[in-house]
Amino acid sequence: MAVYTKLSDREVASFLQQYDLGPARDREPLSGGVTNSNWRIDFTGDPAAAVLTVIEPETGAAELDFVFGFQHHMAAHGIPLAAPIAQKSGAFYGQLAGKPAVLAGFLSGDWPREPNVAQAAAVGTLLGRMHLAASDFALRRTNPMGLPDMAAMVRALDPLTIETAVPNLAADLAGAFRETLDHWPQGLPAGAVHADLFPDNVLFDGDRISGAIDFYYACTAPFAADFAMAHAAWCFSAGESVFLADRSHALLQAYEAVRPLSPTERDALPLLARAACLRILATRLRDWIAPVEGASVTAKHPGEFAARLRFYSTDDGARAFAP
Ligand SMILES: Nc1ncnc2c1ncn2[C@@H]1O[C@H](COP(=O)(O)OP(=O)(O)O)[C@@H](O)[C@H]1O
Ligand SMILES: N[C@@H](CCOP(=O)(O)O)C(=O)O
Repeated sequence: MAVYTKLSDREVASFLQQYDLGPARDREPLSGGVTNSNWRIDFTGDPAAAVLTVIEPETGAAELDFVFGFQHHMAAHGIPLAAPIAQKSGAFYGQLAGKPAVLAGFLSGDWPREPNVAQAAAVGTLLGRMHLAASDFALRRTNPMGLPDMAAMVRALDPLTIETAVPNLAADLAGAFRETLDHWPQGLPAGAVHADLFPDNVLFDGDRISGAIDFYYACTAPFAADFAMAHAAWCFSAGESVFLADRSHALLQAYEAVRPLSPTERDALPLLARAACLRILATRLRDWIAPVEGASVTAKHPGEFAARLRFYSTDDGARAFAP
């Protein structure tokens, strides 16, 4: 579970008074996730349940306007997601314990621990539709997890602790960051993207998506980089990180049925996938090596993404994106 901020019942009750929802019947911390603090709140009326999120990384008002504006824009285009519930004032967030706090609809279903091919295809379609829908969303946000910042995050870690967390990784990391930064493709089609569409951020009822969650890393970035992040997240077995060609094929085909990739985007995908692995490696290494004291959180192991980074440097990795 991830809970960094401890809340009293009194604080939550007073926060909920800003909504037209009546009092809470129950509050349970939600397991999963490593970034924010989340609780399920049960009500006696309608809706029966909602998710309360306290946003933990420092996020300015303009960035929050981007995140909630993006979610509403996507919902208006028929993208299934957990929409933020408006307060009586019309605002989409308030403050709890001095941090931005949001109430969102509770989605049915669960996230897939080992996605099947139909679920990978459903995510490909979802991502293609999100990228098309982004074309008329005007707000912009700089990527809060940009590669130069991720490189600095890793540089701040002791190489010996990296070696203990993931053997044989530390020596490759600096070169991998340099290579992706030096060859970062310019001029790719870009717009507002989710940027963190992992299996644990998409809830399913069977093979049908009930909704996407966790839009807090959404930003303006190349669509191909967002596709590459989803590829790195969905196309490997959990734990062992063995590449799964059938999932990859399903994701790519379904995406391209909605939004075909240009040859330039396709050529960039191996490098963008390595960059995606480096972004995930950076925060997972930081959270593994220096966990936040007093927090209830199950850190995600960085080793999975070291394996995926290596895969995208091989010929098989390049072939994964062939038409
Ligand atoms: N709107 C929602 N409906 C149902 N479950 C949710 C919802 N939002 C979050 N969850 C559950 O809480 C977990 C953690 O939420 P998440 O947004 O991924 O946290 P974090 O921001 O820390 O990544 C998810 O894996 C999911 O199981
Ligand atoms: N999805 C990434 C980074 C953030 O994790 P999240 O639990 O906040 O989505 C990862 O898996 O490391």
